[in-house]
Amino acid sequence: MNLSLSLLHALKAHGARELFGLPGDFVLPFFQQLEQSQVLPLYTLSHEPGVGFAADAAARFQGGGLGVAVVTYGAGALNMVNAVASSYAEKVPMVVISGAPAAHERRNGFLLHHQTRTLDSQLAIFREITCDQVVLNNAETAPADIARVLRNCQMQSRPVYIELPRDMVAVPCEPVPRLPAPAHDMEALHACVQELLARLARARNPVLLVGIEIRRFGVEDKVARLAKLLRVPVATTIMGRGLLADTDAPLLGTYLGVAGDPAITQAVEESDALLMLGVLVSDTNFGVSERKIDMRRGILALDGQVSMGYHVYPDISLEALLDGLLESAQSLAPQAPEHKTARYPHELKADGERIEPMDIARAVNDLMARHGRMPIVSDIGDCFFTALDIENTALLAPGYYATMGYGVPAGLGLQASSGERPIILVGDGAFQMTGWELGNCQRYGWDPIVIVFNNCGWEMLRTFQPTACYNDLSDWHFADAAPALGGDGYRAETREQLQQALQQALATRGKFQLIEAMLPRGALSATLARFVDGVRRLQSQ
Ligand SMILES: Cc1ncc(Cc2c([C@H](C)O)sc(CCOP(=O)(O)OP(=O)(O)O)c2C)c(N)n1
Ligand SMILES: [Mg+2]
Repeated sequence: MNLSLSLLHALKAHGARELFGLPGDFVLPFFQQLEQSQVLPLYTLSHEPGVGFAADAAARFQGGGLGVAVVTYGAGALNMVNAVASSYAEKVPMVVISGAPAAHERRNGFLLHHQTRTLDSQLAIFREITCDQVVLNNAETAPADIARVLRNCQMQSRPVYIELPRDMVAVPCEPVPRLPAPAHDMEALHACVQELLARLARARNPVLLVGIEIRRFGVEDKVARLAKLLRVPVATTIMGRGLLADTDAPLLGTYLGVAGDPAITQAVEESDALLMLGVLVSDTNFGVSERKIDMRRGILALDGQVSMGYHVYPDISLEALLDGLLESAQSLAPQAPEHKTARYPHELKADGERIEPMDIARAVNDLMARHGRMPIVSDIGDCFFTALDIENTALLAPGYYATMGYGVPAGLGLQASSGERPIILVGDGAFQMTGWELGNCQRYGWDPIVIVFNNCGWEMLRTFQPTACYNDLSDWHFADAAPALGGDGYRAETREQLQQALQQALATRGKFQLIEAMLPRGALSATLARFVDGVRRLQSQ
């Protein structure tokens, strides 16, 4: 077996289902191995940010899987830094594989093409946005190095970086072993579980708040079982929107502080034992809290440790904690909390009125009510806040790192990896960045339904700078461009046209469907408007 095959089989054994990539001369030998070996399917996209976002989405959607992005050295890998930084921030297990110069090229005395300051600058840059790195320049140590890096990728649920010199791809190499997860200190785990349950039992209103790690580590079902066993209400963070959608957990809905349902805000912020599982303590999750949440009174299981009060229990994985709690937990209430199913807007009035963001939420909710839930992939902009008014279904969005450009390539990554047809929500500004990746659908038969929120502007920025003219964009007529890229385009000026376009798009398979929903300048979703008011109010205090 050669080094490439050892690496590819290891990726597959660790949960990778496919590779996303964009070749270049430093990685061509590896691409040749990929194509010849067929160990994993390879999908190429048109720009490295899209490659990174697609790999991110494949990893996110498959809770517990791995996303893999394969790029060339320098211009390729450095072009993907923002996407990898987003995966790091949002705890996504992605493997970055970059081609690199061969050993003899490093010694020939020339400055090499694609090189920046030094030949090791790229490795230094990726050290900042990955949890482990390896340069595969030694076939003897490669199996153990790859095993370590892939285990860290999964254990920490963060990206890792593998640099592959082009003269190493065909070197004989042993298979990569599968390292076991580190053993737990069972006494410490028992003490942690007992203290945690005692805190919940003493509390008047314990509440469970769940975040992204419960999807990353594939433990949503265990969380749902725990919530039912304990009989405590559950809310998700804004980043955790869509979690538990396929379970019967007593879900209150999404906690949005001043911008959300007051009953959920009150339950979370007044809880005297807030159990936070896999929750990032970020400004997007807690920045608009009505009342400041005293994290010391809470219990936080995140990043492989559990903290409560002034106690920290290190080296306790989320799954080990849940297994321990499920073994010992008793119900904390005489009966299950009322499973207040959150109400989402439905019944779009399909008339000649102009479209507002909430109309898009209604139209999508009506479509899912009739035809079943579909995964939603959202970019950043008001489309993300509108997504919060869509039924609780799988939602992929960089809600914390908040990079634009995610929506379209991530939707392609989701469909490539899972075969499911996504609905992609994207603003006109973000579509200008990576929307053109839709041109790759025809090669692979992908057929997402894309709704472009076309308000001809950077509307979210206008909420911060209402008088600025630089937020005004021109009308790009995206729907007209769709056929040239191999899809169908619909320009919807009214609510009736929006409904008709969605029905037609749903009925058409085998090519992407782009619905350009024309929104008036200044039209904001109610959720974004409440967020902006909340932030302003909190900042004025
Ligand atoms: C890659 C990138 N560049 C810039 C930004 C800043 C930014 C926003 C966030 C605040 O950082 S929201 C926004 C405008 C988005 O415009 P559009 O996609 O049309 O959506 P909408 O009109 O609904 O706002 C920008 C430029 C960003 N988040 N990501
Ligand atoms: Mg816009």
